[in-house]
Amino acid sequence: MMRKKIIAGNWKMNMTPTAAVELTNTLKPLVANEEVDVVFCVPAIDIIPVVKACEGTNIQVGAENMYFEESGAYTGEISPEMLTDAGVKYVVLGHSERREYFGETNEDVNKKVLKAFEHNITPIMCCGETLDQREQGITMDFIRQQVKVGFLNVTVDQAKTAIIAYEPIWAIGTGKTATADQAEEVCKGIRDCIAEIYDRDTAEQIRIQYGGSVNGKNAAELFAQPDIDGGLVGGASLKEDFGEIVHW
Ligand SMILES: O=C(CO)COP(=O)(O)O
Repeated sequence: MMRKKIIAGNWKMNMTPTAAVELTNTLKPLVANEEVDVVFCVPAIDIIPVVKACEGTNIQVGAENMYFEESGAYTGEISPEMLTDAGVKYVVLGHSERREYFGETNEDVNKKVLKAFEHNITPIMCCGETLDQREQGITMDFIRQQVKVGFLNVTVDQAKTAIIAYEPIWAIGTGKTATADQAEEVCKGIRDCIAEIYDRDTAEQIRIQYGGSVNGKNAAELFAQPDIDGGLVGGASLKEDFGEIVHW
């Protein structure tokens, strides 16, 4: 099964709308590669100007979060329809920073995943263990729980189009990348988990990214692994380095 690679930048809480357009214009020529899916996941306030700046390019725009209700009295939240109306195609859900600082649970993530599918937004569902969990030998147990709860009631056809990002927490923003073997082992474990929930065909279609200190130098080795279908990139997505990653 040849899965198209998907390279997504996660800008996190960086870039004013003005800076976002400048960065997009700088990166546009550097990320032109029709052989992969290129996504910029940007802060909510940057979505509209970045979508406009990406017109006529291969870049698709994603959000970094989304609420699971349609509309109403949820001060400060962003609805799925707001995102689709603005031109969003992907949404990062359950990032470890949202789990850690904003108390998102696997159940919240599941509600968001279901709601994203309902609105034809492709979820990039994040999972990943802490250093403690890795040292205790419970990495795969923890991640299987995140994936199983995150995908509750997701249909088989929806699951085939989903993206899962494996991001070991100890590798995020630390410059400490998982080795290609470590990353492959968990991404394969996630694929096997999807095969258990659904079937082998679905597992072969779903795309699984690695995230955590990906840069222009280590991307090639990571993306050469059979179960790694691209990357979710933080720091390096804010620089010209992102162009190198897209052309690993
Ligand atoms: O959290 C990440 C992407 O979502 C990874 O961040 P870094 O690439 O900065 O380690």
